Amino acid sequence: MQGERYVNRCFELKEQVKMMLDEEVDWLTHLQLIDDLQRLGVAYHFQDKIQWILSRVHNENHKGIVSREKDLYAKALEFRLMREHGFDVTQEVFNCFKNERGNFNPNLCKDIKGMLCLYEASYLLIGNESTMELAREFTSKCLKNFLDPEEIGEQLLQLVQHSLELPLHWRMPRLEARWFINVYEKRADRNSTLLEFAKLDFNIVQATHQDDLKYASRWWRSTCLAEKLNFARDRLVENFFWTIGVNFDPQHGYCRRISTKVNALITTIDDIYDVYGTLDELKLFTDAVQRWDVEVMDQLPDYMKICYFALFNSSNEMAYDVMKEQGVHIIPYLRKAWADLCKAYMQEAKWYHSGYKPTLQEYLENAWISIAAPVILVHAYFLVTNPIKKEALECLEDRYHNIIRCSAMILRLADDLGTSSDELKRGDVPKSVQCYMTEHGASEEVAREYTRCLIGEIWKQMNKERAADSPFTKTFVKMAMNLGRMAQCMYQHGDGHGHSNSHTKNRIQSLLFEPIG
Ligand SMILES: CC1(C)[C@@H]2CC[C@@]1(C)[C@@H](OP(=O)([O-])OP(=O)([O-])[O-])C2
Ligand SMILES: [Mg+2]
Ligand SMILES: [Mg+2]
Ligand SMILES: [Mg+2]
Ligand SMILES: [Mg+2]
Ligand SMILES: [Mg+2]
Repeated sequence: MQGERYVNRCFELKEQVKMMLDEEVDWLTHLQLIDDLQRLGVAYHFQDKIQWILSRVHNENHKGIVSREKDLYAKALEFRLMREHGFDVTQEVFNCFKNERGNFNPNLCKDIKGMLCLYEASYLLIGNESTMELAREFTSKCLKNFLDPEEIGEQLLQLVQHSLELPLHWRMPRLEARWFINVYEKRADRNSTLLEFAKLDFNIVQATHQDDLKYASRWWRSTCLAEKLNFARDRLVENFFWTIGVNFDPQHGYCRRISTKVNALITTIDDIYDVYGTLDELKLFTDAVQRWDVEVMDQLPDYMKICYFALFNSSNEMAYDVMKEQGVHIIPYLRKAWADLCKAYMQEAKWYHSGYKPTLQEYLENAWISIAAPVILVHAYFLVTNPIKKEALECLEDRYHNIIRCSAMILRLADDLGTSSDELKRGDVPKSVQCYMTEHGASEEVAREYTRCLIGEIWKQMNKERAADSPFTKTFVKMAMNLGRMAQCMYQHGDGHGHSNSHTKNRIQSLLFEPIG
């Protein structure tokens, strides 16, 4: 009864929020409401209406956002929301805030709200946009000078510190929602209907996530892989947590359940190559995955047999579901993804055992595959897409689409920043940080700073890929970007997956097990 009462109340509140979106208000008020809905984690209920409002604002202001000439906050908010939703808007809209030397007017620094909004907008840049680069530099410097609550107030200071730690565009959406609900609750201009709706929806969605986790946990226990391969990481909850970062939408529970299986298998197989298998055994496993045939299991050592069988069965089961639903045969795509992954693992194992130190370029050309993002995203595509499009399948046939490569590179670089110190101590192939150090004779800190800058560069390419035409659905493209965000979340404070540090534990606790009061 309790659950039903909550669901009914949530439905009532959703209707009231829908009416708020239907009100005829000033376009800036509409954009602020859309931004609040997104940050509160409830925008997924109103996607079509949000798109319609933004397209109307965009058409009215298509002359380069001419209205509100000098309102930096309004222009930066519109710029960010338009880019987030795929509308064309140029960096030139900010020219009116620059002086004759082409720099942003220093007196803008006093407008902290506008500065913060421009800072967030600057992370939507798509490649060589000098004004957006300048904006990021200018606003970062300015905001760091105003970290005094006396001057800007506690609430704005909290928002500024949060953004300087990690910009909104790079944050894991579900975690951002949990944090922002608390911030919104303290806002003087908060809308009580919206606040109640956000809290109730968060708790209802959390309950669906718990069902997904129960399903995945039951599967993981039934495989007995944790016992039989006890050298491998046993991280079912963390493997599930990754799927919340990629897509928390309650309608995609099936995707989270199967993606958790995929993550658990990747984690186990990664440890077979990184921690346990001899080179000869790894060669056998690599060939067996390439052959994709239960008959080849006889050649494998026992510990590999059970893992290979689990991989084979769960992949075929997923492919069966897609065949049943859509009549599409996806085994060739799953098999290719797993075979590419194991080949990349094999390359790393050969480098490690021979003591060869690859250049950074050589390493990354292999490591964006070995981080398993293509496996994760190829599965995710089939788990959320119906109908599956022929053009998309062609993208998965020989080389992977750039949006997958960008997501994979961000995951790889963030993972190396978080895990390579322990991996090197335990014995593993040199990772991006170490490759840079060897190649350039650089210190670890310089190499880490370079790696962080590289993540920023890849985000520009990813923003560009997202804006370009693609054979994939918006949902899938968002998931590819979210995988990069989830990586930066998981490794923000070290190895959140391998060691499940207190940050990860607290985040999992707040997202999966603690309802909002
Ligand atoms: C889900 C993953 C991102 C994928 C499997 C477990 C991970 C957390 C990571 O594990 P790691 O050992 O750091 O990978 P690698 O560095 O050996 O490629 C690779
Ligand atoms: Mg274990
Ligand atoms: Mg590893
Ligand atoms: Mg590895
Ligand atoms: Mg390895
Ligand atoms: Mg690693």
